[in-house]
Amino acid sequence: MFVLTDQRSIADRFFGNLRNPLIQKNRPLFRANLSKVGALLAFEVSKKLHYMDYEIETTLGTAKGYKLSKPPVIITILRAGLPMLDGFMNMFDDADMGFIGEQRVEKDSEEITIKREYAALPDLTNRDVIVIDPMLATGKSMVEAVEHLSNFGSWQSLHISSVIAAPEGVKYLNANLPFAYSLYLGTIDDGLNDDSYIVPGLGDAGDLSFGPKT
Ligand SMILES: O=P(O)(O)OC[C@H]1O[C@H](OP(=O)(O)OP(=O)(O)O)[C@H](O)[C@@H]1O
Ligand SMILES: O=c1cc[nH]c(=O)[nH]1
Repeated sequence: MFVLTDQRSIADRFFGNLRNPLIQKNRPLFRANLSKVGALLAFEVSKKLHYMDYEIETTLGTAKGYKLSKPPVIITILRAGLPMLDGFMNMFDDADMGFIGEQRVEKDSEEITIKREYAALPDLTNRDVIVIDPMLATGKSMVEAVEHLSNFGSWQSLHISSVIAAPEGVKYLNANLPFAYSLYLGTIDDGLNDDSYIVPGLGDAGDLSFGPKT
């Protein structure tokens, strides 16, 4: 498991901005910070993909270059995944994309359940698949999404990335995903509150990015 904030870096500034309720009021800035952390996580995922070498003829000679053997497929969990996708797309600019809408159904004093509302997915056979969602809280949205993806072909490798994770979510993936995967997290917080929100977290990433929904 890779955790971006295990090492001090400029990423800490983006987390400070993401969590600050005053800065959160600036919606474009909130989305921009999710995008920046997304780009840094994409860079980490890129280190685990396969590359082939090739020759580049410069005006002065021949340089050895490396390129991805094949572009990955990025699957975004809607809706909060979209600003994070912006950062991933900036890095993997020739990736194929898939989208899956997972809605947490939050009822008082009941466990969270997940309702899938939308999916537009490519064939995943032999592909390097990266699933992104900024918040890994209970982990149920991610597990539901990956289970659905498994109907779309046998992938070559599976990478899961979130900006903020709860330890409960990480454990839930471990216990419930019957596939090999690697995990790339921005940071791991203390845990979940009674409403299954990440603490200290940042609040509702979807609402902060796009406004409240009914
Ligand atoms: O790990 P979990 O407990 O499943 O929670 C994480 C999910 O919650 C949020 O989505 P939400 O259902 O609020 O929808 P939204 O993105 O449309 O706001 C977030 O974007 C994740 O998809
Ligand atoms: O803390 C949380 C949990 C789920 N979804 C969010 O946006 N935030």
